[in-house]
Amino acid sequence: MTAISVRHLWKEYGDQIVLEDICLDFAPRSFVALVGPSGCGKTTFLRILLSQEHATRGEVLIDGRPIAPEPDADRGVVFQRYSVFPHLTVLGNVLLAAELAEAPLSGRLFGARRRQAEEEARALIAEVGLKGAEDKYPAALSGGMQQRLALAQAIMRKPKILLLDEPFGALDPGIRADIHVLMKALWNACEMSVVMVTHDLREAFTLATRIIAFERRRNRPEEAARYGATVAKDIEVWPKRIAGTRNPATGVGGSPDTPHSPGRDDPATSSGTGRDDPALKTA
Ligand SMILES: Nc1ncnc2c1ncn2[C@@H]1O[C@H](COP(=O)(O)OP(=O)(O)OP(=O)(O)O)[C@@H](O)[C@H]1O
Repeated sequence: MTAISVRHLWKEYGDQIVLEDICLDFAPRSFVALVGPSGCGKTTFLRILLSQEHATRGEVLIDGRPIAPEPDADRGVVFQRYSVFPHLTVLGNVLLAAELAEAPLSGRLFGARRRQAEEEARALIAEVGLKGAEDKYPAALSGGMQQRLALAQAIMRKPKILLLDEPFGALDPGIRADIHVLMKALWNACEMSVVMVTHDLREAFTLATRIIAFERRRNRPEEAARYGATVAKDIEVWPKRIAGTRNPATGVGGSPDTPHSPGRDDPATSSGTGRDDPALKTA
């Protein structure tokens, strides 16, 4: 259970203030969507949560402790594109995630542990709907399949926090709807909090438990570099979503103690081939 606390966070690049005094607390297992106009600092905020960037002032605490200064296996990330390695197969990509987490220097696992990791990778590949594509290279996958692979790769490392930077932004609406279903199922099934940057408010309301809007309130041109974005809106999505329980919208209630059971949001294990899987059909 991982809580994220952001305290009086400022980010400046030279004279430009990008983020101004951001204070936020994300509860364990939240699914937070970050929205806001282009250039307001959403990706910068996400990169700070990943430790690819560092705050100029203020701090980020994970479970009450200062965030690790470098990216680590506790934090997974999926970008809009290019999250996977093009020279590795689907299986190779997912397996590498386990190898890098467990053997960061050699990047290799051996013997029984490797066989076990391969089994886990194959199961995860099936769970994200890519069964049958294990030996394909990313170039032979559609955009939707590549993002499914990127999710599998990130989740293989069992991150406590999954960071998503417009991961579905380049997908067609139908394909996006399919992958939203998968994303919800993964969030329900995995012990992780999710922070997702999106430009799509509908997507934010479809997936998130909470929506944070960043905005530069004082947007006069002469002040453009002087004032950063602050939290303009903080919306809890209703009906309330709780990870690991059925969607209350289905009419079947749930509580954090209720074991996960398949529901409207949970076809990850049964999704199989879908609209975004043309490469499977030409296999
Ligand atoms: N490494 C950097 N050096 C200097 N300026 C940067 C750097 N990274 C980001 N910026 C600036 O910080 C501001 C915020 O950028 P960021 O990419 O975080 O915005 P965003 O809200 O994610 O935008 P978009 O929605 O268009 O992706 C921009 O003005 C950008 O030019």
